[in-house]
Amino acid sequence: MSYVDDVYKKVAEKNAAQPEFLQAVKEFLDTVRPVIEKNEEKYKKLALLERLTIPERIITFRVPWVDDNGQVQVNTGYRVQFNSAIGPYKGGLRLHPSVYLGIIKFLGFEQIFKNSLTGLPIGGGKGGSDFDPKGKSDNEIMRFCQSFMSELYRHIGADTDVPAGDIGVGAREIGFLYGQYKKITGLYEGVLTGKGLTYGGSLARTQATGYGLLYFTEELLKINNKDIKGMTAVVSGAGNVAIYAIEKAYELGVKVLTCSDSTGWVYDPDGIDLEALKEIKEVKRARLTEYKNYRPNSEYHEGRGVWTVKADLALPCATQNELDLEDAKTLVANGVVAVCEGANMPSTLEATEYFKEKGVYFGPAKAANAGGVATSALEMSQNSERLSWTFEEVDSKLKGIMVNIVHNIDAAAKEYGKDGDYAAGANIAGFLKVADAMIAQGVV
Ligand SMILES: NC(=O)C1=CN([C@@H]2O[C@H](COP(=O)(O)OP(=O)(O)OC[C@H]3O[C@@H](n4cnc5c(N)ncnc54)[C@H](O)[C@@H]3O)[C@@H](O)[C@H]2O)C=CC1
Ligand SMILES: O=C(O)CCC(=O)C(=O)O
Repeated sequence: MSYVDDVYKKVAEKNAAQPEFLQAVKEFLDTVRPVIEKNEEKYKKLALLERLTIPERIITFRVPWVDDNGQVQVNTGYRVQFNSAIGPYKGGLRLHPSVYLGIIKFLGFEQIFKNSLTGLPIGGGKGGSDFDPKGKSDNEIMRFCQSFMSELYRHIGADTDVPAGDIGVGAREIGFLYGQYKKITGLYEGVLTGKGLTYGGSLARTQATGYGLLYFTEELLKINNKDIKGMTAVVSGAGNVAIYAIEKAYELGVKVLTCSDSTGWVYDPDGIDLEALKEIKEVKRARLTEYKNYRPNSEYHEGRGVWTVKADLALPCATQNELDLEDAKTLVANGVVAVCEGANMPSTLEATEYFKEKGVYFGPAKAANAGGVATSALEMSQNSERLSWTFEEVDSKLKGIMVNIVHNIDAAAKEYGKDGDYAAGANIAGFLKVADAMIAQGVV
């Protein structure tokens, strides 16, 4: 059995109850196979893949908090510090009832290579809790965040581990978490990113993941001699990533036809009304059922279905495994040109394979959505030098990073005989830098 297969077998045995983690590891190992095979003896002797697939540290903790009725509630908190070979652990916190260790491990594993692709000095980590923010009051959110940070604070720091937002964690939650960290430690430091602009946040971080996704998509099309201007897009999700992907799509001349949340989806033949969407989701924190009140011509459907709408571009921006083989077949039958992932691992392995087979340009999450964490690293730089850069400065750095990622993953794919396989290119380019750093640092 080859080294890669042997490692996967062991990982699968040890993590049988964590399907999302196994999916991420399988996708990674299958695509870096040519690199490993070139140096198999060396990597095997160093147990490099074994080390890479086991987190450096997993922290699990109790999060008790009191709800508005005086009832004590208890959740589980996690921080997976996966790999610090190229910098302090960096990655978001997810608050969603589906969170368990396997979700945080898959996200942390992906984050290692994503962060490497940004070209910035950040290692991979991720955290979160099975707390459900839906329907909670601001005070309940605050009490939860304070309790969560009362344990997490001892494991993080501006130069060790710097969490940020993810699903269910935005500016409000980062504010509460930061306040508690400061109260306990007395430190005013860049320990979190995605902070408010009045206390150390970076301009353009809110927009960064969505904008970055579109910069990436534009460049991916460009290197394949296609112009994004005038294209149509289907987008899933209606959160931070989806909203700012839609905003940048319009700026680049793309018409966006759909968006979705966890209960339903909207089709607007005239193009999604961004101001209405922002008001519903960012201000009212309401359901997409409200969208029809703003746009009587639109359709609202329960359940899932954005991938049934014909468009040139598909941009999944909601959650993992939201686009399966059937969806991929429908998109291809409808003539989709490119699929670029704003969410983490939104396409199943079968869907990804199908896109590759059919020659659809596929931008994998760890490359396409790296703009968020890249801008978080820019926030860390600004915090270190106690300065704030202008929106234009941050945005132009973000664009440069996304354009570079496209060229680097394209080159890596070509070098290993996988021309046009950007998923392979992303894993290979991300892996090489981390592997070199791990080897240089000895057996740790
Ligand atoms: N916020 C960031 O900077 C980054 C986020 N991501 C990824 O992007 C995705 C979205 O994250 P955010 O926009 O930050 O979160 P968010 O909490 O702002 O929004 C998530 C959106 O997805 C929808 N959603 C969640 N589960 C769903 C489901 N099962 N079906 C349909 N819609 C569903 C929610 O209703 C919500 O509108 C996640 O996969 C996250 O890991 C990736 C890179 C950076
Ligand atoms: O900005 C960050 O540090 C985290 C972003 C994130 O969680 C992600 O890239 O999935």
